[in-house]
Amino acid sequence: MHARLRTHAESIAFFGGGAREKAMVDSKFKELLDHSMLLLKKKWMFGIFDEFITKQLPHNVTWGLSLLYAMEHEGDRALTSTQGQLAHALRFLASVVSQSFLAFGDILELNRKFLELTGGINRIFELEELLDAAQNEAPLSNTIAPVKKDEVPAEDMISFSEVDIITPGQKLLAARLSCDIEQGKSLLVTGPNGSGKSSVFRILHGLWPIVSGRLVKPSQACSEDLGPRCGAFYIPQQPYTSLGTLRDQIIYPLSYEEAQRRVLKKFGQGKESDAAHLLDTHLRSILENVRLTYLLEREEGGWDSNPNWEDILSLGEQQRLGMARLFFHHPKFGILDECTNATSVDVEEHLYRLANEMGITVVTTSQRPALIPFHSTELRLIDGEGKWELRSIVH
Ligand SMILES: Nc1ncnc2c1ncn2[C@@H]1O[C@H](COP(=O)(O)OP(=O)(O)OP(=O)(O)O)[C@@H](O)[C@H]1O
Repeated sequence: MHARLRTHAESIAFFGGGAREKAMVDSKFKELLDHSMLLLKKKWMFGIFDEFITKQLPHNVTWGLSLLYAMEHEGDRALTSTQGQLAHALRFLASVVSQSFLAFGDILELNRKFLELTGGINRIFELEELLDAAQNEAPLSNTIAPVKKDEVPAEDMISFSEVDIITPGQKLLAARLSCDIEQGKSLLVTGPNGSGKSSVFRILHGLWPIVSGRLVKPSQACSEDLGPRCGAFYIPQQPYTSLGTLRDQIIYPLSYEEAQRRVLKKFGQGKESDAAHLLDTHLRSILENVRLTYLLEREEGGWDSNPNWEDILSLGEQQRLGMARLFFHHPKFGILDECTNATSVDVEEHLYRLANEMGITVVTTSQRPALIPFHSTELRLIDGEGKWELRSIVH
């Protein structure tokens, strides 16, 4: 799970899935803790049993045998005393030898246990340090991030005003970028590979800091408390399927309960007991829209099927699932980073037409000319060294 999070860190950040991933990690951690407790209890029981078998039983058996031997030869006192002495000597020797071996084994075991303990303590210290650092740096928020002075919240527009797009390695990709995206006027971002198209989105999402200029953008939090539509929803270049059911894939980063509340709000006055049914009906219509309904029949368990989606879905299917997420969250702005480039052209056009019909203004990076008609303006990053140009798309 840890390796998975590291691999998909940027995609998760784009989806705003931090809180959801934290909840999943917490629940897995609790499972692990419960399992460890069970293991400890079993080990403890086994320890008692082992102690009895290896330490107490040999003594008792030796004692028992010696006693039986002594009782059998009760009549012959002279012989019994001789043999009793012999038995006593043997038992003593056996006891000394077995005790010596056990003690030696204990010393070796002690060293191994000590090494294990040291390693464990070190890791706990490292974990504590990292947790402290993470908590001090930035709260993993399912709350709304505080507004920075160069980032201004707005409901219905995105606006870059003289923003430098600079990588963490201090490479200037676009100098003093100025560009307004109003609702209903979609933007296509184009340019050669490495020119900085995704980086514009990283700055827009706040993954990279704004060094200069001013950025106006809508809220990107996807909490169900903020109403049925969020301001902006990002779909990264790298598709990301979370751990969980088919339903979880579409409602990500919301949890099942949050999604139910969202759907109740969206469709008005439903009873709480209807929420699950309402949600599944809504999700089915979305799945139909992205042409993935066959997954419900194909995967055993339907909505509750829980395979490793990354392994069983093709890239195009994962991308269509990403678009299903967009349609479920129904944002005002959909920020789409080449997230349909593995789907066929007709499906891609269908998805963009749907987004248009739903009133989602898209900001897209794409190399496909077929998508040009779905946009009003083109931002071209010319050389990845600072130059850019803006042009209107004439339909
Ligand atoms: N975390 C990072 N640190 C430093 N440089 C980075 C980082 N991420 C990307 N870059 C660099 O920034 C430049 C722009 O990258 P970006 O991903 O925005 O390109 P792009 O135009 O989206 O490319 P493509 O068309 O291949 O998707 C590239 O030269 C890339 O190597």
